[in-house]
Amino acid sequence: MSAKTTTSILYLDGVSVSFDGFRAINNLSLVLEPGEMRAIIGPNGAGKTTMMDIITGKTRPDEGEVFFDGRVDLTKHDESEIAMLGIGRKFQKPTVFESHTVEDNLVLALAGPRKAIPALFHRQTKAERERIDEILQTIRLTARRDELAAALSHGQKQWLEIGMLLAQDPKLLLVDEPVAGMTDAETEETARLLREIAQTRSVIVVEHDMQFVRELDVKVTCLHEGTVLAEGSLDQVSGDSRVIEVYLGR
Ligand SMILES: Nc1ncnc2c1ncn2[C@@H]1O[C@H](COP(=O)(O)OP(=O)(O)OP(=O)(O)O)[C@@H](O)[C@H]1O
Repeated sequence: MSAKTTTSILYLDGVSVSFDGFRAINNLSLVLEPGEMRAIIGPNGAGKTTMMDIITGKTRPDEGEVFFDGRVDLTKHDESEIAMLGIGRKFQKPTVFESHTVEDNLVLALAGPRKAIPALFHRQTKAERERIDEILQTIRLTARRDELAAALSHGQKQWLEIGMLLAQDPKLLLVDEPVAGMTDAETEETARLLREIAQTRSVIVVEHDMQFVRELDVKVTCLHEGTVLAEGSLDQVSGDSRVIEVYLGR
C-alpha cells in the first residue's frame, strides 16, 4: 500500500481480473481524490462495468490493490459491507418503487433495507423531514413528492433513484449511464444535479454521451481493454489519436 492511499477516496493499482482466461481488467490503476467527480468513457467491453463491480465487491480482482477512503481494503469486504462503508451504486435501469409516492421512496431509502416497512408508518423526526426536503430539492422533485413514482418520466425516475442513494449518505457514488434514454433538457439538468452532488461527495460517472460528459466538465478517464488508455480533460482525451481510433472515431 503506497502513501497515496492515505489521501485518496479511491485507489486502484495494478488491478486485473480474468473470466475464463479472458482479461476483462488488465493492470488497471485509477486514483480518485475526495470531492472529485470523474467521468469514465470507453468502447463496449472496455471493462467499465467490471471496474464498478470490483469497487462494489461484486467481482473480486485476481491481482492488485483496491483501497477506499485511504485505509479500507475493499478486496476484503463483500457487497453489503461495501455499501455500508459508504459506496453507493446506481445501475442503468431505475429500480424505484413505482406504487409508492416519491416521498415514500425516499423514506424507505432513508430507513435502509431492514426498517423499510415500519418506516412508512412511524412519524418522521424533524431531522428526517429536513433530510427528505433537502434531497427532494437536489433531485428536482419537490413539487412531485406526493405523486406515485410510476407517474414520473424516465429521467425523473433516474433522479429519484439518485435521491434514494443520497439518503444512504455515501462518500462515493458510482453512476452507470445516467442519461441513457433522457431528453436533452433532462440530460443537461442531470449534469447540473451531479455537479451539485459532487460538492459534498466523490462521484464516478460512466457514460457514452459525450455532450453530457462535456457538460460535467470534469477529468475524464478512457478505458480500453481493461486498462487506462488516456486520462485528462475531455479535450485532451478526445484529441488523443488512440482514443479516436478505438472509441470516438467509430
Ligand atoms: N461475468 C463475466 N463472465 C465472463 N465475461 C465477462 C463477465 N463480465 C464481463 N465480461 C467480459 O469482460 C469484458 C468487459 O466487460 P464490461 O461489461 O466490463 O465492459 P463495459 O466497458 O462496461 O462495456 P459496455 O459499455 O458495453 O457496458 C467484456 O468482454 C465482457 O464480455
